[in-house]
Amino acid sequence: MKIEHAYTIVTSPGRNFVTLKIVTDEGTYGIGDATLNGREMAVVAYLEEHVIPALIGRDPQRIEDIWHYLYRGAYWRRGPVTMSAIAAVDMALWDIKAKLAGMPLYQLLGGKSRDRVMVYGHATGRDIESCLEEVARHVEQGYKAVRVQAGVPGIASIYGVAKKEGEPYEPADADLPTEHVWSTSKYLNHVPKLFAAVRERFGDDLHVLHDVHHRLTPIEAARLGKAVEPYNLFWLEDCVPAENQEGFGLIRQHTTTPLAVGEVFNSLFDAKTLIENQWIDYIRATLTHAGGITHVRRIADLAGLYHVRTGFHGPTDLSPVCMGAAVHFDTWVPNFGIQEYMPHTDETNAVFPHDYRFEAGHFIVGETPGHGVDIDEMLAKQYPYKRASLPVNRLEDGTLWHW
Ligand SMILES: O=C(O)[C@H](O)[C@@H](O)[C@H](O)[C@H](O)CO
Ligand SMILES: [Mg+2]
Repeated sequence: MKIEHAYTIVTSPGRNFVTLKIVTDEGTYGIGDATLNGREMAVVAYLEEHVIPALIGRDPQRIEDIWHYLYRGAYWRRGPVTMSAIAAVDMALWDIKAKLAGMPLYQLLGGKSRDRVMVYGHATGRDIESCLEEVARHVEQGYKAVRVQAGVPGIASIYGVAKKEGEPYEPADADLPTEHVWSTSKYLNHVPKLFAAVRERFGDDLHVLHDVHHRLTPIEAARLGKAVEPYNLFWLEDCVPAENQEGFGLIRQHTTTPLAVGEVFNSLFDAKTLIENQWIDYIRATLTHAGGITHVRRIADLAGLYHVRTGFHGPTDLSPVCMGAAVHFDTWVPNFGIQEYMPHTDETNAVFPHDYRFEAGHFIVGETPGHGVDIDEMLAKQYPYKRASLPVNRLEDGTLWHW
């Protein structure tokens, strides 16, 4: 069996997605998600120019060999563009292998470790009250876990809060980056009040999460972790930029609030020190940005040695292809923690028909051979690409800060 052809499909049903389709000479095909929010066309160029030509004629069943051909063979290893391209190939090849085996992907990975996969939704609001209404809506929908992000008085636009009430939050909101203004002190003074209000209204059993989105220094993160300890968060996410993994050691000395990190990681080496020192509790690197199933499986196995659980990134800027493959992975992986779930729009779901389903706060994996997601290429053509950039962030004095 050989790879006969492969191509990228760029479609934008409300936001940009990049899908790689690999077709074998026997007609079986697989698809992978190659979406890198705000850098989509960089991954398309990498795939079209440097990856796809080298795939033609190869045996699609040799997933491990192809993975190393694209990783070690790249010479210029790692990085989000390279690893998203490799991930898309890997996801498509696992899709093919599972189809050839006539089984859903989770069976190929080792079978079910659980019957359902707990997810967390996003409750956001411009102020605490409107945020609590969103939390209530999620609880009514059956969510057992909710991420809570609210506006901060004195900060005009903040991460995680939709521009208009009730609209889904989409960060890539302009052709070129919009500029946000940030105040750590206003944020740190306000956020504990948000969680006090959540616990007051919803009690102790609801799993509550929060995303700091890389904006604090380690000592500020330690202060925040301590301040929210009474509210027993499920996790505090991305509290500091994680290039300097050692920074998390300082946070850990001061707080028992569980820490999650890694949605911007693209290889095991981004997380190795964090995991081996048990400086984090959840690793967020997901299939599309961290080299696919072949590599993320290794990250999860290392994490499992150190009591670290998975908590895959799952925003609307990863396509249902990534979500579908992630639900299979989540169903199998022994050290599963939680799965992020921002529901895609109806338009997106029509382009990417899939068999995973949401039920009472959990995902239920499908039984279709493969990862259970397809792409309607005719429909995809109706949504042309339109550049969209993630914002940048400045402090009140103009300093370019972390977004
Ligand atoms: O926790 C999350 O879901 C993430 O932080 C997202 O909101 C990112 O900002 C987005 O995926 C960037 O494209
Ligand atoms: Mg995040």
